[in-house]
Amino acid sequence: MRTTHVPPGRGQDHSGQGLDLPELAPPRWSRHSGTVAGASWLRIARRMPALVGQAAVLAWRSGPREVVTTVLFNLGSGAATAWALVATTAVLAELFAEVPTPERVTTALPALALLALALVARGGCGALAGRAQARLEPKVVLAAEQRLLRDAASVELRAFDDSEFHDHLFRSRTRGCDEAGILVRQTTDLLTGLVGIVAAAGVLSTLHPALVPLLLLAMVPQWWGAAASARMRYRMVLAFTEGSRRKHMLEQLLTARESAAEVRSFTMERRLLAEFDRVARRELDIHLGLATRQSVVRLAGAAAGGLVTAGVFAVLAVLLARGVVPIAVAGAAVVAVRVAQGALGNALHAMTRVYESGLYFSDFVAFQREARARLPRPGLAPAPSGFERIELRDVTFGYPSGEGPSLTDVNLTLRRGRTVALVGENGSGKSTLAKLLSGLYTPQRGSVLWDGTDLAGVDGVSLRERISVIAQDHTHWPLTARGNTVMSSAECPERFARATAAAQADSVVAEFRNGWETLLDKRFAHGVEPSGGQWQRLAAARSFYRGDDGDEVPLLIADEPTAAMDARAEHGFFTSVHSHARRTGATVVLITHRLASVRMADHIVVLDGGRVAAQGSHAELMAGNGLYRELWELQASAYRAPSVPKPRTP
Ligand SMILES: Nc1ncnc2c1ncn2[C@@H]1O[C@H](COP(=O)(O)OP(=O)(O)OP(=O)(O)O)[C@@H](O)[C@H]1O
Repeated sequence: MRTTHVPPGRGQDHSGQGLDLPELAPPRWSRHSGTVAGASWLRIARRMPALVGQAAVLAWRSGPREVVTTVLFNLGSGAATAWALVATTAVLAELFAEVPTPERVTTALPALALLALALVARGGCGALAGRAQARLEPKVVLAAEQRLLRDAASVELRAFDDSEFHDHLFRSRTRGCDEAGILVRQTTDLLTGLVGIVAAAGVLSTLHPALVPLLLLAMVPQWWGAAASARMRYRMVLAFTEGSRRKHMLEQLLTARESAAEVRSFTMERRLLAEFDRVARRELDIHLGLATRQSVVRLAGAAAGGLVTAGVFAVLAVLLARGVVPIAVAGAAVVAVRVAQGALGNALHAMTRVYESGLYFSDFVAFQREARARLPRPGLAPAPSGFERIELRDVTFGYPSGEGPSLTDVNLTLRRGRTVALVGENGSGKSTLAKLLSGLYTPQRGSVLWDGTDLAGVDGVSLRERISVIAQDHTHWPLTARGNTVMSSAECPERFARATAAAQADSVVAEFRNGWETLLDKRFAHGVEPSGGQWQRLAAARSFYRGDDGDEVPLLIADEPTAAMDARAEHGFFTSVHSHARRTGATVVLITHRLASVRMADHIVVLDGGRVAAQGSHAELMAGNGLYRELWELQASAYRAPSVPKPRTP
């Protein structure tokens, strides 16, 4: 089979099935996966053992007892099938013997009893193998899910800025894990079928050797039909991954609590539904087209298979007519052919499903490979426990999906125990700088150093354990108020009381019926929903509380920590931040657009277009005639002047 490569372009579909959604560019990985989907039979056959091997490893790790039981009972079932066929031949031989009828029946009775016993044994083995198999599958799925979640949680944050990673993760999450279970089930079904075929073919070959190859030939067209239709379906899923993700996101927007209010405020219902309709219709069209093409292929395979089977029976009739085989053997051959056909049919079905599941499972394997490549470097030294000085030397950083660098040649020094404010206009790079200081990203050029130790060379987890962050878009954890404060730190009542008082979160929680044990998620019974400002106080408490080895951490980073707070709470927060820095000796990095609060900082850094435009104390920056002074005057005048001065044009 030919492998076609269509050059990627916006909205173009590599598989020829037409994604036809212009805003969704085909992902880069799809070209590789397209090659997989368009592989020749030879290549598929070569891939099979590896896939089955991987499934076997996964199965063995998930439930070794079930694997052994399945294999043993399947072999038992095959042996019972052979035994039943031999008994059938014996029964027919007795029944067609040239003696009076009552005598024939009597002499056939022992063989009949053996036949019944063999059938019972086969049924019993099949049932026990099925039980073991049914127990194995959920274990395999669980193991795959655990693996996936572990991988997703371990990769570097940078991976989540990459659409390629999201596509792999999505396909692995939506189909890969379940397909791991199906792959294992179908592999055992394949084994069952093959054992049945070997048993039937063995008996058949003793009846007449020509029957076996004829029988196998009968199955080839059928198998081709099923395998080709499986491959069609896989290619469709592959081509529509981006569309499925889009559909999933729209479903989320229409059904999630977080977006429910805004969907209504902006009367987005119609627009979202129309968008969903457009994507879903495209998917439906592809599905319908696929169903027709699959039916045609399957029908062609089944028709050809039927013709060849008829040929097998014709050959048997000729052998009987010429007296090559006696009537009893011909009768037994018909039974054996039917048994072998059944087993072969099951095996072929399982084989095509193994192939199809194998393709999906390869997504799971590819994701594992991708996640491994994105893991932080192993064996790094733990981060220093603290610092006297944090230095940024010639730091340049751009997001993987960004257009250009978000920070360029940044040089800064932050001293222990001081409060540093980052100011600048929207998009100037403040949050990005905070993320580099938080150890969430590492710069492409330059370095971030704690007392001369380059953070790129230290273990990220141990580093982040020493840093406390209030993110601009902090998470509303569906945990209790206590859980939202303590997070992953150890419980320490004294520090808890101090942190919650400093953040004024204690007064928020005092209003909840269950106090600190109140669940902060309205989607669950007795859950409550704090207001935006109340959430920010809890986030502040979380950052004050964060501790490493029982002490508060040496670096606290707060990105727009008071945007939703009222004036009193905001003032209280900034006062607490300064006393926290004084008491613990921690360095505090503050990002805020409220310049009145910035004034209290020991050091102010002004960012403009990803570069440090100026730095110094409030007085020093006001003495200059730069961006800081302009922004300050704009804000200050809003409080005192009857008219607002016009901002200078840049
Ligand atoms: N995850 C991301 N992927 C790609 N680009 C990003 C990402 N986050 C930020 N950027 C880009 O980096 C630049 C700096 O953004 P950043 O969030 O650091 O600005 P900021 O100064 O904090 O802005 P604001 O005051 O609006 O919060 C912007 O051009 C933004 O588009």
